[in-house]
Amino acid sequence: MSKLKIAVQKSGRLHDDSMTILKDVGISIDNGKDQLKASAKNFPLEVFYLRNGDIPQYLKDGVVDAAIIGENVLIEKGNGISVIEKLGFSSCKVSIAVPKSSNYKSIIDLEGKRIATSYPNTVNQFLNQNNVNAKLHIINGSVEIAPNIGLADAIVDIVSSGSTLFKNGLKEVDILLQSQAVLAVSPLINSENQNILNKLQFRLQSVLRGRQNKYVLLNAPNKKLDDIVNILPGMNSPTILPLAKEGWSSLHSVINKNAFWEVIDELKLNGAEGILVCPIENMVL
Ligand SMILES: Nc1ncnc2c1ncn2[C@@H]1O[C@H](COP(=O)(O)OP(=O)(O)OP(=O)(O)O)[C@@H](O)[C@H]1O
Ligand SMILES: O=P(O)(O)OC[C@H]1O[C@H](OP(=O)(O)OP(=O)(O)O)[C@H](O)[C@@H]1O
Ligand SMILES: [Mg+2]
Repeated sequence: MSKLKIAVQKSGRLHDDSMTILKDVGISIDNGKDQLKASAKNFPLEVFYLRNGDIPQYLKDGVVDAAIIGENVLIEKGNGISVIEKLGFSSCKVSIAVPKSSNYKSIIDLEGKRIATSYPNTVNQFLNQNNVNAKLHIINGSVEIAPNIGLADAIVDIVSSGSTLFKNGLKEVDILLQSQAVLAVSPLINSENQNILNKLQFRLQSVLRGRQNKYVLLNAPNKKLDDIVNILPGMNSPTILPLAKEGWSSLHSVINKNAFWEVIDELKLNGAEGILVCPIENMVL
C-alpha cells in the first residue's frame, strides 16, 4: 500500500508543534531517536525529518509529497509549491529593521545602502517593486548583529516578539510578509498519495477548528434564555436541556476562543451561572 511522504523540520522552531499536530489528528509515529525517517503505525504516512530550509527543494523534486514548513521559507524558495492549509503556529513576520537612531521613513531611504538578510529573494522582490537598489549581504544566522559590526545599514529577518531586535539596538520599520507554519504539497504528488493527503487535511481542519473554539456549558433561568442565545453565536443553535431545578435550563454551545472573555462577561450580566468552558479536540463539519 502506498504511503504519503511528509517532511517535518528535524529540529528547531517548527519541530515540536508539527509533531503535536500529527499526534492530535490521531497519527502515532514511531519516533526513534536520531532517525531521519519514521513510519506512522496507524495511518499510511512516512515522516522525513529535514532542515526547514531544504524542504522546498524536496517538494519541487517530489522526494516528499507534502511538508509542514514555515510559509516564509516557501515564499523565499518555493515558487510553484502550493499551500493547502495554514496551521496556526510559529507565527512571525519578515521585516526590515534599522538601528534605533536611524531616521528611516520609507524603503526609498535604503537606496544605495547595505542590507543583511537570509531571505535574498524576498528582499529583492520588495526592492524591485519599490524601484530601490541596495546591496545585499546574505548571511545564514545572527543577522541582527550585522548593523552593529558595520556590515550593513539595515537587515531583513524574522521578527516575532521583537526582543532580538531590541537587544541589538534595532527597530522594525517595514513588514515584508506575515508567516506561520503551513501544510504544503509537491506539484509531483501522485493521485493515490493525494487521496491520503486529503484525508490528513480533513483531520487537520477538524483539529484546527477545535483549537479555534471552546465548548461552553451554563445554567440559566428560562426567562433569560432568549437573551443568552442571542449572545452565543453557536455552531447552529445551542443545545438547551431542562434542569431538575424548576424554571432553569442548561445550555451548551461553541464559542470562538478570541471572543471568549467578552462573551463570558455578557453571559454573566444576563443571568448565566455555573459556566464551564472546555477545550475541543475535534470539530468535524
Ligand atoms: N522567533 C520565531 N518565532 C516564531 N516563529 C519563528 C521564529 N523564528 C523562526 N520561526 C519560524 O520557524 C521556522 C523555522 O525556524 P528555525 O529557526 O527553527 O529554523 P531555521 O534555522 O530557519 O531552519 P533549518 O531547519 O533549515 O535549520 C522559520 O522559517 C519561521 O517560519
Ligand atoms: O522577535 P524574536 O521573538 O526575538 O524572534 C526573532 C528571532 O528568532 C529567530 O531566531 P532563532 O531564535 O530561531 O535563532 P536562529 O537564528 O539560530 O535560527 C529569528 O531568526 C530572529 O533572530
Ligand atoms: Mg531561527
